[in-house]
Amino acid sequence: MPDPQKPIGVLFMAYGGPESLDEIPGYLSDIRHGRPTTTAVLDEITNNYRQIGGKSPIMGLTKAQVEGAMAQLNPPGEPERFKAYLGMRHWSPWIEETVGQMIDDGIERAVAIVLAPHFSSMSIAKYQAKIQAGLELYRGDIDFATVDAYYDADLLIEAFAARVREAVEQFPEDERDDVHVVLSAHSLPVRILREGDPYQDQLWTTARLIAERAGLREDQWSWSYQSEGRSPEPWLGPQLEDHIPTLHEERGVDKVVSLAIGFVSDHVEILYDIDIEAQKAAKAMGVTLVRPPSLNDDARFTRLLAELVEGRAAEEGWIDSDVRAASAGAPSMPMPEGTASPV
Ligand SMILES: C=CC1=C(C)c2cc3[nH]c(cc4nc(cc5[nH]c(cc1n2)c(C)c5CCC(=O)O)C(CCC(=O)O)=C4C)c(C)c3C=C
Ligand SMILES: [Fe+2]
Ligand SMILES: [Fe+2]
Repeated sequence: MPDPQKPIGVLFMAYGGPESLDEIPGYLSDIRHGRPTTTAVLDEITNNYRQIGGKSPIMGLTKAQVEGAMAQLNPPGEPERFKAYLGMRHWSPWIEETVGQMIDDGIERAVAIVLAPHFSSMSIAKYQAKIQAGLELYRGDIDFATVDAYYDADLLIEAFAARVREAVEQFPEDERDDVHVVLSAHSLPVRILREGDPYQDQLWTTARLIAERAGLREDQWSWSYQSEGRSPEPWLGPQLEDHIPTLHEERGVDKVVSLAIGFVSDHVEILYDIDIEAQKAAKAMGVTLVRPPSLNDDARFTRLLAELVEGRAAEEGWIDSDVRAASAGAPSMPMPEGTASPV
């Protein structure tokens, strides 16, 4: 029987990123499962990181998110109910090693949550597999309860919709009706659709809920993927840097708000792929592009993380709480015309 006096572990997981340019080859090798990276791709990616300050900000931002959530999970002056841990999928602190640390600390029950709201066999499932690998490697027996997705959670939608509103308000009042909002997420290989992966349906549900909450007209927003991988197979599209010129040429759009909704913190796929690459494509067409900050340590988002953890622990009967995660699956919703991806 687990000891109810012991704190419940909370394993926060994120993608991870290099802390310096020297770390990029090792980081890429992990992402690419040890497949060699050509010098041209290594140089290109190193140059991208150089342009955003020589390192990924993901570690600092993730720590701030964890602190925000933990402040709610362990109110000051009360006994420690939860103990926080942080593990990264592609860089240190590695998820497997963090699980080893949890075993050493005597954690018996834990909630695991990925700092990404949408489930895919190519993302969340891989983080979860690393937990199992850590338990096997360090021979532990922690009872893990996972939060699998929270793409339609009310606080997530509200936090993203607030970002949209703030960005639209950066345009003069008499121009705001003409602003077009592009919501995007990391592309994945097209084959995931044939495999029945829920990723795209979940993304589209999040997008539609945000658009509704932000009060956007049907013709005032559209969907795009971004940051497709460098591999020969087809990836989901359209890509952001192609989509913006298309919006301009076909619909006369010249004011764009670009918000990534598959990520919850700023990192290279936003700071380079949107702020530099997509911004360049926009400027070349005379399009003004505004990119609001990612959720980062937004109080609504950290509150959501805490509520999801509490809700999951309550579901397991580990704590008494009437807090329940608002992540139950909503029906998938149709997208505005002309935004469907090829299957
Ligand atoms: C939903 C899935 C993915 C998310 C979210 C994601 C975030 C993310 N990716 C990088 C940096 C790189 N990713 C790269 C390749 C790559 N990424 C995903 C999926 C997600 N990434 C896949 C499936 C792949 C292909 C892996 C393979 O086997 O080749 C790469 C490598 C170079 C490339 O292919 O472009 C980089 C670099 C960051 C920084 C990030 C968010 C934190
Ligand atoms: Fe990636
Ligand atoms: Fe990527």
